[in-house]
Amino acid sequence: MPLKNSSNNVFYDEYRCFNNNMYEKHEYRKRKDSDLKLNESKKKSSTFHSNEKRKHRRSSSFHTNKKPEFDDARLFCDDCNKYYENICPHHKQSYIPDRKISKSSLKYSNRKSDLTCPDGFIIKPSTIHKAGNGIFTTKQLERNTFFGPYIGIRHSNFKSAQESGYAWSIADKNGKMIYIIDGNDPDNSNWMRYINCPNAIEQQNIQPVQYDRNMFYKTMRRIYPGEELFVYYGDDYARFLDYFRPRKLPGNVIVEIFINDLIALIKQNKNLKLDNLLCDQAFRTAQRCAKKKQISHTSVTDLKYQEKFQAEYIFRSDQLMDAKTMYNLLEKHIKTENELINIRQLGIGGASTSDLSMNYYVLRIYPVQIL
Ligand SMILES: C[S@@+](CC[C@H](N)C(=O)[O-])C[C@H]1O[C@@H](n2cnc3c(N)ncnc32)[C@H](O)[C@@H]1O
Repeated sequence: MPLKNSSNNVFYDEYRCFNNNMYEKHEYRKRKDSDLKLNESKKKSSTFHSNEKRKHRRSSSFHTNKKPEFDDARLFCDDCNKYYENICPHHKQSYIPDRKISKSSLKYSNRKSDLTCPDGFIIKPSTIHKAGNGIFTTKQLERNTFFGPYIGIRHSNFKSAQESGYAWSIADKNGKMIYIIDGNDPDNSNWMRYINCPNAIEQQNIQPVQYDRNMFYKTMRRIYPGEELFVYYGDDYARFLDYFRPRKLPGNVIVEIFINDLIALIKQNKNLKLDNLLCDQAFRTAQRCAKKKQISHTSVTDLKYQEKFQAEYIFRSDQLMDAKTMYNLLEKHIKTENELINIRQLGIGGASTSDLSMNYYVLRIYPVQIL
């Protein structure tokens, strides 16, 4: 089982928001004592890992985080588009800590992970066929509700983490893995180990947030009672789940786009700026990345299921490139079956990019009709 790789850097924005409509405006509200204080709660909630000494106070983010300014010692507010030392003082955010394990609760279950499940959540069989258990809400959660940290054994055995299916990778600001948090053992993990990966983009409702070298989850939208929680595990797992299989598009055209090829190609091209190019957040829409002034790719998982529009990549160039140049640059990297795919439109991005001074390019790939 692939290692969960939060291909997202939560701090970067909001990453995985494939759907901007999800975002609701929250009124300004002063932070109450009950609001999120991750730094404090995290220390308490990880106590049953006595062997896990927190060596690093300063954090970084998870995985392939190329953003130099990325620093997981702070929290990113996607409404303000900036970092704060703790939760955002301007937008409503809240935090649900793990349930404390009491001696009396041990008679109901000997699985420590299960006992940490807070009020408002239950563990029961997932809606995903053969996925085992999942976590469901029993009460409404507002957007920007945090929980965590994800508890597990810390190690750096990549292979065993890959096989685990319950492991998150924690990385420094350069994307280098620091350690793995592996929740495979139900006695050395918490309830968050039961949260499954969505089978479709639309199902994702929480996102991982690396903060102070721990992994937290944050709701991406309001979640209603009875919904199952889903967090995107990362591209590797998506590949495992077959997200990246060639997709049937309208007109029976099959297209397979390899984002790594595209990235490699862009890297080779001197005209293209590479700083902050990659976000590795497969669920983040290009539009949203542009809004946050974060250059990003969108991957095959971002396919928009509209009749014509099939995939979108966004990147930045120092020089204005004409469509033909861009076409030539990218052409080889659109793998097709029977050469049925063509790039029909290439242009400078739409509304979300027009307010930016940099040159953002949006590549849109459309299927062509079968002849
Ligand atoms: C972090 S655990 C999630 C909890 C797990 N369902 C359980 O009952 O312990 C990850 C494992 O759940 C299963 N899983 C998660 N998402 C899945 C999905 N979309 N499809 C199939 N299995 C999934 C896989 O077995 C995976 O290794």
